[in-house]
Amino acid sequence: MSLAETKRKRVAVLGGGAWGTALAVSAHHGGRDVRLWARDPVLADEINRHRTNRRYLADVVLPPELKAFASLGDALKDASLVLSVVPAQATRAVLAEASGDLPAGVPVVLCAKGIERETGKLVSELAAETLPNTPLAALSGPSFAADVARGLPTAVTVASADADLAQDLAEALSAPAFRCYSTDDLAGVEAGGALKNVLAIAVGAAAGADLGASARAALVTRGFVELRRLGVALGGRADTLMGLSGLGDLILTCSSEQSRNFTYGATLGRGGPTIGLKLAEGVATASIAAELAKRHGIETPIIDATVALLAGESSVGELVGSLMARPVKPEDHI
Ligand SMILES: NC(=O)C1=CN([C@@H]2O[C@H](COP(=O)(O)OP(=O)(O)OC[C@H]3O[C@@H](n4cnc5c(N)ncnc54)[C@H](O)[C@@H]3O)[C@@H](O)[C@H]2O)C=CC1
Ligand SMILES: O=C(CO)COP(=O)(O)O
Repeated sequence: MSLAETKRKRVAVLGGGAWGTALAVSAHHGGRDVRLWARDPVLADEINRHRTNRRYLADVVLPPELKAFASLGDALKDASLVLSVVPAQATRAVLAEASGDLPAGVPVVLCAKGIERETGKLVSELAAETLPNTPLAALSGPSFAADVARGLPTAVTVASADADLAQDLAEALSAPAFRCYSTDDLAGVEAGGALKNVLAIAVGAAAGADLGASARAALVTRGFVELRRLGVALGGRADTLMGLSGLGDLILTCSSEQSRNFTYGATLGRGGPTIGLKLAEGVATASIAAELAKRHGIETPIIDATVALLAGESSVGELVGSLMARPVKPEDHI
């Protein structure tokens, strides 16, 4: 058994949604003892008794060793590694609630993809305020929960400002079908994961409005320029944004109806109702991303158009008209 295997044996996963459940399954396959926190006791009971999570991850049979708890204290007992997997906008409150039960010095890996709407903070920034003495990391990259839970091959990045910790956590979280790379560019990894969701809504809207494959490719490419510029302004490195959590996740999320953000955009593009759709983190992140871009003096026409679409201020047709009418200029990627 390697050092990473013995050092990070007990993993607590906070969040019994699709991604929390999938990461719990993967960590189990990687040889960890996993305790999953689901705030809803009915869900915890369903996982324990029926080995299913029908609400969030239907059609996946969960391993019998995976134990779910409705109490945070029970889930965090003896944890040597914690994954925070609730939505970005709920992370501050959940970490505050967990703080009393978090064993000292145990790292928390932040797995949500978003920017806090009220403050403009990345998830690691809000977590540092809530848990000032806890080592923090983020996990992000192209990875659909259903794929990971089914054991399909997936690669992600684990980031921490402390490169040794990032490597240690990447080793601990890697599993036969789940390959984790490591980096010390925490802001870059988080910005890539948060911003691709907004762009996936835009590309989904183009698909829903039947604008054609060429329009989708143009939106992905020019959207990536916005992602990279804003990601760098938020403290990330341009090369990180070319990687799994950035370009890689943008490609995945903009090309598959498995993506909830893409589906949300496609529904808007068709003029359908979005009520009742699954969590689409880009909805909460879009306006604060546009606001941050403005503060940093960065032009983000596609993100701005997404904000206008989400607010119901303009139709897809009107927004495409404005994007196409922008002044002709050199193609500048940097
Ligand atoms: N589903 C996926 O394929 C992936 C999701 N992610 C990210 O993981 C995060 C979580 O997403 P999912 O698990 O897919 O969402 P989900 O909607 O399937 O589940 C969210 C979970 O968080 C819980 N929750 C919501 N608000 C809460 C609160 N205030 N307090 C406590 N628990 C709360 C819900 O009860 C549910 O168990 C998101 O930021 C998402 O972008 C990242 C990679 C892949
Ligand atoms: O982040 C994801 C894949 O990497 C999941 O995307 P959605 O949240 O759009 O489903």
